[in-house]
Amino acid sequence: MSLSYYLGFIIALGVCTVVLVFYRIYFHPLHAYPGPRLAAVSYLYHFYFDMISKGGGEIVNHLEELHAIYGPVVRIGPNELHFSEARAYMDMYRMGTGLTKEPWFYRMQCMEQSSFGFINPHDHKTRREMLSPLFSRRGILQLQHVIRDEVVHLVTAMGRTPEAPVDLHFAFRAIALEIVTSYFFGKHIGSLSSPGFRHQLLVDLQDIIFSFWALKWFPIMPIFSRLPDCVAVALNPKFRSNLLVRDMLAEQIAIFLKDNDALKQVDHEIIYTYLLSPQNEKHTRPSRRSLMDEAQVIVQAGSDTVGNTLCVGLLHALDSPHIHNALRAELDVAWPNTDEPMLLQQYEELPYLTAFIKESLRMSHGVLSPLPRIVNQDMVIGGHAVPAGTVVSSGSSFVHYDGDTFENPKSFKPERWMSEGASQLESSLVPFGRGPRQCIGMNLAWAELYIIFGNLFRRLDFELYDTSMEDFGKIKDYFVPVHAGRNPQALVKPRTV
Ligand code: HEM
Repeated sequence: MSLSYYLGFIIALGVCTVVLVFYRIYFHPLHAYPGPRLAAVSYLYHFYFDMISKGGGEIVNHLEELHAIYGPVVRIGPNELHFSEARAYMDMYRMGTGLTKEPWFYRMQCMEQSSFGFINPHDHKTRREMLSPLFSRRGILQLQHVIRDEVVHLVTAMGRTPEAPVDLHFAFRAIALEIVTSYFFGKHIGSLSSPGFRHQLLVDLQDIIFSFWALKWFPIMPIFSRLPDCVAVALNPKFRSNLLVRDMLAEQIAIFLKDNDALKQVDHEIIYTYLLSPQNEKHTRPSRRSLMDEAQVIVQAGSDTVGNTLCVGLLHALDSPHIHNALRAELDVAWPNTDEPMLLQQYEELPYLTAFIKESLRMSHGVLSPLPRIVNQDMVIGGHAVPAGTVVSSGSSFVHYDGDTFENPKSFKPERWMSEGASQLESSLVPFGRGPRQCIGMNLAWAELYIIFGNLFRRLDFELYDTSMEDFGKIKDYFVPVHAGRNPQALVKPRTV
């Protein structure tokens, strides 16, 4: 082809780019919203803070700076707005708005046919109905012994070597992982008996989390998941243990699909009890692919979130002796004889432990990333008119650190949940999101936090080891919050009281 052809092509591309830039700045329906010009013009602005600035994971930290400059609503992409006020959060995520998940963001994980991944509200609602018995409070009360048994393993393993520090990051990811796999699948991964709780899957997951934004900006997962396993592992050895878990889940699904009676051999009801035998004529058996997607979502969604909340709560308690003492005092009275199991309903009656868990959830944020939704018809969000087709979001950390709601929002104060007027704070506690896409695992997470924290404070002595709150303070956004410093550690021994 001739040089003039290439030249013509480059000129045409240049003209189109100029027109697009001009349109996005002056004529786009969002043109009047404040924000950096570069963000209005190109998605590369967001890409830079996800992938490059300070090594990546910086968008939420940067959004704090943008809101300080531009106010409560900022245009953070050519077609995207972020809101910082709690009232805007409620407008977006409450029931009945008709807002749907933004497909590009949610498809990156390749778990499209799951409760988490379905975009279509009907498919999503059907799946949630099918899963709900196991996630309901009733289901959890019936199966609380499954959680309790795993927690006994954790406490024994943590107190076994008082002279060697325990890596709290791995210990708490291990317990959350084992509870999820035993509760939903009747299976164990074995992470509680791995030396130092450093099961290879957890070690790999801690590294793989940093690929999160790469999957969004370079959607390679669909190709990667079709490669033969040996090629995928050769490209990234960190995927090896992920693939082993996938195979374990796939093998179990294959057995149950072949023989429904095999379910009777599992000790208790698991997700396939409900997914493979729909209780309602409107529900149909999910495909093998959809069962796989659901299984993977449950394993992933249930481990890092709970593990992180446990780390944040325990570190704050150990950093503030009055909090630690108050928890112990309350538990010592409520649970004098630790040879007798304490029931979930008994933990739930403890006011200080309950307040402590709420504060741990507030300060750990759950999912840190603002969760993008598409506005399907013109609407008002936080007092601002937003046109149909816009992508909108608000991060939970903005609600949790709102100084108008929470006095001294960055200090860890369980007492705030027990003070007069505390009931008004409840609506601003949003670690599990809100509305139709609120976390389905919320009841289970609460049950885990009660039983695990209750056991840790009643049965173990802790001393922080080579860990400071500053180390732990800085967070990065990789969908879930990632603490930038070294993993926190503690010396742990059994309590003698
Ligand atoms: C402290 C613990 C937890 C926190 C803070 C948390 C937070 C969240 C949040 C914010 C969402 C909404 C995500 C979005 O809209 O993109 C979510 C969804 C979800 N979570 Fe959790 N989660 C926790 C524990 C769990 C557990 C234990 C499970 C159990 C397996 C679980 C399973 C799920 C599932 C399946 C979804 C998708 C729900 C849907 O879209 O209908 N989560 N979680």
